[in-house]
Amino acid sequence: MGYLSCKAESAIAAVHNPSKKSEKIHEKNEDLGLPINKKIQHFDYSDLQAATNNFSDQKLLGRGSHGLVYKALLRNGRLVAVKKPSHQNNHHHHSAISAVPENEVENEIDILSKLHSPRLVNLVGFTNTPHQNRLLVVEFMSNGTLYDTLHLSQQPPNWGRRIRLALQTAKAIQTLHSSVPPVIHRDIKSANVLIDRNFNARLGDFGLALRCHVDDYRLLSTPPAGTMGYLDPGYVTPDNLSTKTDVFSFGILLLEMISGRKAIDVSHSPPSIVDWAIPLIRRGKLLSVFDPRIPPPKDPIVRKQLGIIAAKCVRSCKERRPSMNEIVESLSFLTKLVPLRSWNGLGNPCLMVEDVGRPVEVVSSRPKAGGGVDDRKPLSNPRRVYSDLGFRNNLMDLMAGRIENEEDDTMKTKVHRRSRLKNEGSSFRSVVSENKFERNRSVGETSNISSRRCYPVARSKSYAQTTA
Ligand SMILES: Nc1ncnc2c1ncn2[C@@H]1O[C@H](COP(=O)(O)OP(=O)(O)OP(=O)(O)O)[C@@H](O)[C@H]1O
Repeated sequence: MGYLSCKAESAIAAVHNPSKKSEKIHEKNEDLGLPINKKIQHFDYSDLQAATNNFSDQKLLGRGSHGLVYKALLRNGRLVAVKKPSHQNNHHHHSAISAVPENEVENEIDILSKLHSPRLVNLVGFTNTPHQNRLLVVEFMSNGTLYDTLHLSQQPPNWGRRIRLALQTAKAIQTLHSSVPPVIHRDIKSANVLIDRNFNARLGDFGLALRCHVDDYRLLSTPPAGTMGYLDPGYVTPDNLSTKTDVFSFGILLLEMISGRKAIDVSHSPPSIVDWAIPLIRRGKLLSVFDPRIPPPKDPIVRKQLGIIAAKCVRSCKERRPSMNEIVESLSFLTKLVPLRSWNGLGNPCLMVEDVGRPVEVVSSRPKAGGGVDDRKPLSNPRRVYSDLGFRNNLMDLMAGRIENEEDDTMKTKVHRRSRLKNEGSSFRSVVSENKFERNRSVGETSNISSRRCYPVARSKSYAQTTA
């Protein structure tokens, strides 16, 4: 797969007394995005075992669809994150859906070994163990995820910070789309945007990413996948995939940043952020969309432009969505209009008069930066779905039978999809309901059922068959 490699010993065993000076240079280069050591290191399993205190709970950073993520201190003094696939997930992969990437860790290594950017959570290395047990080592991000920052932090970030985080995320996606051949991430969401020690956004989790060779067999045979609530409703067959699929998900992320609302939240009606926000933006009721916990941006141009960019990204016609280059340009312009100020810095939460009756998110304290998992923080963020069904973003509405406004384009599509759901979606539906139960039980939270992966079996098989 074309990895650069070096010997394990040179990678981790040689430095017993880390020099503070070289560590500083290392960190400085990292901040500047300079190539520190682009060589992908090969680790011994036992070294990572030691570096994570035998994968102890105290070192657990979080849990994803593929497995667990641990904080590790290498012998050279460098902090990294180690991704350990769980066997349970591997089992799901094989039994539930044949065309899901068999090993996301392998895919992530394949994609990241050819990329390096200050906007990405870059690859450090991996273990020499057999593929199914391979551990992935990536840069450690000490300030959690954008999801945590938006939904769990006691003090939500101010507009200067939000726009910069949005711009940095957009730049990360731009980097992927402009590489040759382009890389499509397929899982853009706030839980996959990590915040580094300088409070900059970095895009991570390349388990689903695909490199776009035209006519590539793999591309054309990989069924749609992503996270419910963020997934482009037009991405229903493998050949619908394009860079504009990521643009759609980025639009959802931007709406999340603007509103402070989760991509899907069943405590609201409609639960889908796009179905709630876009009609309001279209009707010019912008202030109703802005996060009620902080005052909206003072400058009306900023308010309007943020709404417009998000609305353009989630257009149903992918050709009419902007490119990431255009989005980066627009957001760069906005950063000039909004002062950065401090990270949170806006004092008390504030409810706007225009924001009628929307409950402010319940907040808990920020997760400890890498020092184990805060009990109050649910381990699960919005989880991926592997599906070929195109109605995911409206799924919750459909299940609840809430189709309220049929004048709108998107709503018409929804009605059409509702009949498809009746005929085709039973396995998908049942998995979702089960997961709702599971999540409520495990994290005691009822407001977001999008947080588990779903495995719709029947239809994905047909894709695998037709494209094989
Ligand atoms: N490089 C990292 N540095 C610090 N923490 C990390 C890092 N990568 C992941 N984490 C933590 O581990 C959690 C799980 O990450 P992971 O990428 O496995 O799953 P996810 O993106 O939350 O879910 P999914 O796999 O379903 O997309 C994250 O939410 C984050 O809290």
